[in-house]
Amino acid sequence: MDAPSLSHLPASLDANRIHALPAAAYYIADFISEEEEKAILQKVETAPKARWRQLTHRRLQTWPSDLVKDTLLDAQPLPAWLETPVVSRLLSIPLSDGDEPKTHVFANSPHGRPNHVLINEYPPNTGIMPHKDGSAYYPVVCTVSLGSSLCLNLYKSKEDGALDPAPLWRILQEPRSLLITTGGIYSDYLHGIEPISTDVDISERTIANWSLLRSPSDFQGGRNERQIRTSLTYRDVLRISKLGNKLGPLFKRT
Ligand SMILES: O=C(O)CCC(=O)C(=O)O
Ligand SMILES: [Fe+2]
Repeated sequence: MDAPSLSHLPASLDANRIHALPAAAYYIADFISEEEEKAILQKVETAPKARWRQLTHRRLQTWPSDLVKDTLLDAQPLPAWLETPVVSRLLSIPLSDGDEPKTHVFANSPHGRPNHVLINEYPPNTGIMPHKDGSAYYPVVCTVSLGSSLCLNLYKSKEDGALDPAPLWRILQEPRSLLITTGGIYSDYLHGIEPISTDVDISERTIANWSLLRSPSDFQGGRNERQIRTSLTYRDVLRISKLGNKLGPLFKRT
């Protein structure tokens, strides 16, 4: 099942760097295949109902469990369908071509790999307020997009701390793509998704990752009509507590 999409993987992340952004962000349009996308969506949709947390407009799942005080309470592994193909493939891409020994994007994180996945579902007209991801995680965020395209915006706070409402950059995320943001983008900027049904004014001039898109011709009218977009956000939670295992079944989620 790995073979078809592997041929689209770049030789290194550096080859797919989004140069319009500060160090460093990467975009791989065809990170997973259509079959893999379908299989993951099927698992998301058939997860036990109790897995979903319903917010006002958006719903989400956390795997293997919620964080408590920025800590992962039990160090259960991710389920197989979130581990393969995404994590294995992610760790197989070297950061730079010439590096010996080869290092991947989580090589210096505490656990050497992502241990937590947040699944967000965005029907048209839903988004996520501009925010920073905070100190619970190692500053590498890997987002796999499923189902539909939308724009992620990056914002800067003004001198007085208020949010500058005009995004500094827009990243277009196509279904089956992988977006990796690290470093300064994680710590110095906010990210958010506008609660709209159509992304407009899409062009080479306004989209930071334009040259890395799979199908820029899909957006020739400058518009993207959204459908349901589901995202998988992979991160390494810095703190893991063994306590969760000792507390017994009450705190366990199935
Ligand atoms: O869905 C996305 O692409 C962004 C999600 C996000 O920012 C988050 O979960 O912290
Ligand atoms: Fe976030």
